[in-house]
Amino acid sequence: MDEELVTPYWHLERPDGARRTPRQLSAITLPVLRLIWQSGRRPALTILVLQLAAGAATASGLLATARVLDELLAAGTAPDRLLAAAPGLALVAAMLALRGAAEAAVELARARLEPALRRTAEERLFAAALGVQLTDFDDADFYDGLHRARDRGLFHLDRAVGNTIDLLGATCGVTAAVAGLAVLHPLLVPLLVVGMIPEAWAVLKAAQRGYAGMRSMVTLNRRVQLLAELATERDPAGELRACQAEPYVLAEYRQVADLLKEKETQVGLSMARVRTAGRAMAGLAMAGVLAVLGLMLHAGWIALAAAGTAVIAVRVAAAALRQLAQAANQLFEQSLYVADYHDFLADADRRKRPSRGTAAPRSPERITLHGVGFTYPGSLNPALREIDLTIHAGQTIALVGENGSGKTTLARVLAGLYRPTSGAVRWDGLDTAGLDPYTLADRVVLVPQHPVRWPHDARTNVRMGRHDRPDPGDHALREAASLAAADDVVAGMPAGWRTLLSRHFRGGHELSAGQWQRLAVARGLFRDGPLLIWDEPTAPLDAKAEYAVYETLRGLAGERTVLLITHRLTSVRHADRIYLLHQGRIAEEGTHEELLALQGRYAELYALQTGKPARR
Ligand SMILES: Nc1ncnc2c1ncn2[C@@H]1O[C@H](COP(=O)(O)OP(=O)(O)OP(=O)(O)O)[C@@H](O)[C@H]1O
Repeated sequence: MDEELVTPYWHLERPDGARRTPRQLSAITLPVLRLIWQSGRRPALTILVLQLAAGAATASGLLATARVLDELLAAGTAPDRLLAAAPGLALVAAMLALRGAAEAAVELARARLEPALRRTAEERLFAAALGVQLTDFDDADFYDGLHRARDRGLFHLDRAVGNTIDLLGATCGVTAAVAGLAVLHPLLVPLLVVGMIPEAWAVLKAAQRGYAGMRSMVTLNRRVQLLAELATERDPAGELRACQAEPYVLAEYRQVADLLKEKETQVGLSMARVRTAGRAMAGLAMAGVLAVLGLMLHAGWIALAAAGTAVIAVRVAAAALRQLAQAANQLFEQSLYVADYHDFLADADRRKRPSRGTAAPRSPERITLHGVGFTYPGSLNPALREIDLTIHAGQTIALVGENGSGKTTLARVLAGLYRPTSGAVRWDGLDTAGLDPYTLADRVVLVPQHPVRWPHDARTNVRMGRHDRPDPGDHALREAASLAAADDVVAGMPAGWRTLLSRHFRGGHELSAGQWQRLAVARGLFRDGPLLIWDEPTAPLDAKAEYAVYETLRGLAGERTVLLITHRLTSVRHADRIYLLHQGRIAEEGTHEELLALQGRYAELYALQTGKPARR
């Protein structure tokens, strides 16, 4: 186990083995700034102007302070000096007020900008994920990238925005202090820069250590996340208890969490040491700056008032620098995740489904597969090999075969969800590779083996089959429900069609597996289309519901082309043609009677299921 945690099989390193290194601050902030700009130009511009105004107020305030000190330290009586300093004092107060107001206004603009940015970033991610091909979800690298972008990229992007704004504000603050010092005496600027070096060194060093530590903990964090899902999600909760696996999960958590705790402590301590050293050196540097100031004063290079203001300016600069350091530090830490987000968008863009091509025939007369093969991404063995078959409009075709023989894969290839990796699928002679995938999908109804349980009401669950289908009075909805024996299910729900079907929300209602399946069948019937693909539609149904579904399917014979996948061979007796798949190939084909007469695998499976000897 320990070894597995060091190099576990599920640790998805980048395939090329490339490791990220901390990026330049500009490389981190520029994409974030671009996103800020695209999410809300007005609040972005407002923030920029306000930060500049706050910086200008700081610089002006410093110069006004120098004037005040000058007047206060001049010869004359105290009331006279105070009177002379009054306009300067008023200016200092005004600049302080202006800076405060600008900072408060930045907060307001941020309150507008941050939700807008979150929305933009999320929409881009969702649109990118929805725009790729189905096979991309079978590609471990893509899937991992998507989850990193969704779970951590978005989260850290949100924080990176706040830090980028803080960084901008702090940069304006430091620049203002430096500008103020340059006006007071040009020599003060290099003095301040030298004084800042220890703090800057500590920031970079701590960020590097934090970054390296974070990288080494990615695997452990991922493992904890998986365990958290096992321990807290509803789906595994039942089986976990039935298997009495609670102690196993906790023991595994402790093992991983102890390692993580150790590593986190090591990294935290190492960063704290660097920061402490940085702070100590910064204190010494500050003492050095003050000493040099004293010497300059002693040598008469600088007036007392200017020296006093320089001390204030150095303190202002140090405070701004600390803020800058903190923001930069966090940005370095967030850079990996923000880069993950942007990398995912770029990857998804490359994988985008083409949206052009010839429109698919509205109702294909003939679907043919020529030497079709399909291999899942990253898989060594093809799931389908050399498949040749022809389906004519109105036929009912059945796919049968053992688990893993390739039935679902073939159904997905036929539905246009997977592109064959060899051979071709043709609709009325047109290669589907050249057809517009959206019009192709429009002609297909797919009731999958594990239908989606939409966390919506029952009506939406059925209407989702074709959400934009006009259905005044819900006539088609009710008809589909009745044909799928789902009307009984709806009648038994507390709020009928309006019942929310999700226990994740208060007032939500849960259905049994068979009840969900009936809704899924109704969804397929509501969708309607010339090619119906049913992948094990009746597996969780009771005998009555199964009978109703098969009656409905028989009723559709002739009007629609039906492809039926099932393990219940008694249900496929009426099919026009049956294909038995074995290890991705068509092993036998024919009508029920022809296949029984063949005395091969089909006949054997049929005999096993019916308990009758394999004879005609
Ligand atoms: N997403 C995937 N990635 C990689 N390999 C897959 C994936 N899905 C299925 N396979 C492999 O492809 C082969 C065919 O699987 P498929 O799901 O098509 O079989 P099936 O006949 O529908 O099985 P079942 O009767 O159990 O539903 C199997 O060997 C399986 O391991």
